Amino acid sequence: MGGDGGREEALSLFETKEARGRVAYKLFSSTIFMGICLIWFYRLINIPRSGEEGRWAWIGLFVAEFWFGLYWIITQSVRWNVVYRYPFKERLLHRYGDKLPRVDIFVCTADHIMEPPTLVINTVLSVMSYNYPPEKISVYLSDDEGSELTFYALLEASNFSKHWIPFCKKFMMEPRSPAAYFAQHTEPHDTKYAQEWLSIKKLYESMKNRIDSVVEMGCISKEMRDQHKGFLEWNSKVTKWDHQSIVQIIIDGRNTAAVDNDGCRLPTLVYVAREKRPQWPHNFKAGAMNALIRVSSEISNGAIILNVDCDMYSNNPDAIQEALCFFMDEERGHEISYVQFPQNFCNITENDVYSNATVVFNKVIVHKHDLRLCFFVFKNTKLFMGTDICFLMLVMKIEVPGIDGYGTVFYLMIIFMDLQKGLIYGCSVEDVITGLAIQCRGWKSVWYNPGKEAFLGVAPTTLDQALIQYMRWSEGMFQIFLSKYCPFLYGHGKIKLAAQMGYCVYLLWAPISLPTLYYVIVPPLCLLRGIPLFPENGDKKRLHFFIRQSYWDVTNPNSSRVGSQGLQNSPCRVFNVTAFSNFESKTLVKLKQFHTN
Ligand SMILES: O=c1ccn([C@@H]2O[C@H](COP(=O)(O)OP(=O)(O)O[C@H]3O[C@H](CO)[C@@H](O)[C@H](O)[C@H]3O)[C@@H](O)[C@H]2O)c(=O)[nH]1
Ligand SMILES: [Mn+2]
Repeated sequence: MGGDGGREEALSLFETKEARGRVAYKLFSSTIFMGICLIWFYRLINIPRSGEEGRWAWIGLFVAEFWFGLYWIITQSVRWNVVYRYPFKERLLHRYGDKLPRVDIFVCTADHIMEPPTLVINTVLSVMSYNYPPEKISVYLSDDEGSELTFYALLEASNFSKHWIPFCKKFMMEPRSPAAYFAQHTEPHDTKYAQEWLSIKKLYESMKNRIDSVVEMGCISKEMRDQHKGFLEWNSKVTKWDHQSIVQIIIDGRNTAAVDNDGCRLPTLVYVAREKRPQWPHNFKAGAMNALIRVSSEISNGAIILNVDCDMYSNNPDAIQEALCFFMDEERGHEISYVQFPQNFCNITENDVYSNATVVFNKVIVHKHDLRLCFFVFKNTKLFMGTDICFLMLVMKIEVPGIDGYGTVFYLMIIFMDLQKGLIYGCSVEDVITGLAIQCRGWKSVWYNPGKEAFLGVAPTTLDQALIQYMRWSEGMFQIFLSKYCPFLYGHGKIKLAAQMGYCVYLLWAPISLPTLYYVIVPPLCLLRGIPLFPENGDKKRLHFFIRQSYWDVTNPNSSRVGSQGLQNSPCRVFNVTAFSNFESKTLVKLKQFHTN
């Protein structure tokens, strides 16, 4: 290799590729834009005069179409220059091998009924067994309920991890959530492997049964309590809303005696229930995350943070390495503050009736601007700390080798001054607002959607769950649009106009429901009363063509790039009233014929 050393150094740790067919897409969308203008024009010049029937329905339709068209224009900001990222983890390992930074992994849970402890520990086990030096990983479970049941489950998981981690690494098996693994794989044929496989499976199942029965009982027996001093924290006064802070280091990775069954070091594992008092706002996940940032800085102080929800297990054991390629790239790494992976789900049904798969958002929209902050890997814990600047500088220099130390510290100081509070409170989508705030401070971010999904979560499976989920998201995002964080105001002069518009694709999700409702209610009523709202075939055929084309796109803002997949899976599927509008114009013709006969 010798002579190649210099060249190897010059190679970037990640590559950015432009999507193919961009020119074709631009041409295509220009024709759609013309179509939209024609629709607007058609509506405006054909408004029935005052006194004529259908005047208000017609004006309402113009407003609805105007709004659809505007929204379509906003979505173009994220479709014109789509790019894809490709990290090179082999280069990372070759270059940084034993100098990789420490990573703190935050897992959040809040309710042992909605998020059963077995689900939580499966996520914890999956992130404990990353292909990454275990002594450099620290996993923090934030339990906002402060439940001893979850604490008990975590103790069980820590014992099981001593078998599970070496098993995963020995046989290079995936995924590393035991529940997901055993659900996907049957007993192997190889006898030696099969033996180990069966014994691990038995261990897992007996652990799961123990946890499930404790959860069912709702309390911890005296014998179990006596096994760990941590249970002393739970006295009769501890409730979900009112308790002191509880921090228990279950595995201390700093201790060289903390090893698995193969004698390899174990990752640090910490249980955290932040203090909660009824009179203090707890700020939901953002509050939990900020508490974790403080706690972790005292224990492991990793340079990188990875955050997952407790129902999102890691599906790719190399995800940390891949994310690090972005942070540690010599040329651009210093300006990247977070890497975000898409939210994918493991329980999507064939028809995905609640549109959980968000294929278009993941595959197209967010690729353009690296927008949303959801499962993120922050560069440097100290971004959010309120103390100890010197310590902060020191940590950076040691922890992120290869990146220009001086420049990095300089960046951190600025961020430190600005974002003292950490994740931003007061909004149910704290990730979006915090991501925007970080970008507006000059940082870049990366949206990375690897071929193999990096994290898999649990999507809502019933209508009420789905409605609550979408309502919370759309409400939270619209709230941002109406607040001082509106990207057009807050981001003005700080991020590009296209990026501001890109955020609004999300933030204007809720209000688009109004024209949609109008569109599904008023035209059928007009249809019944024989009021024409759409041009007929015949002399206006050309215009009709444009209108139909454009309607298709206007009413499906997410589908044009990914075709039918988009139609099926778009989170904005509610806009899909195309079939309806085409149906209506044809039916109207028939209905009119019927009337005239
Ligand atoms: O008081 C709380 C409430 C929630 N959580 C945790 O926060 C996570 C997300 O909450 P959830 O109710 O599951 O919200 P979702 O809408 O499913 O979460 C999505 O949307 C959120 C807001 O955009 C993001 O923070 C999440 O990462 C993303 O998965 C879960 O792990 C919860 O346990 C807490 O820690 N404390
Ligand atoms: Mn969730």
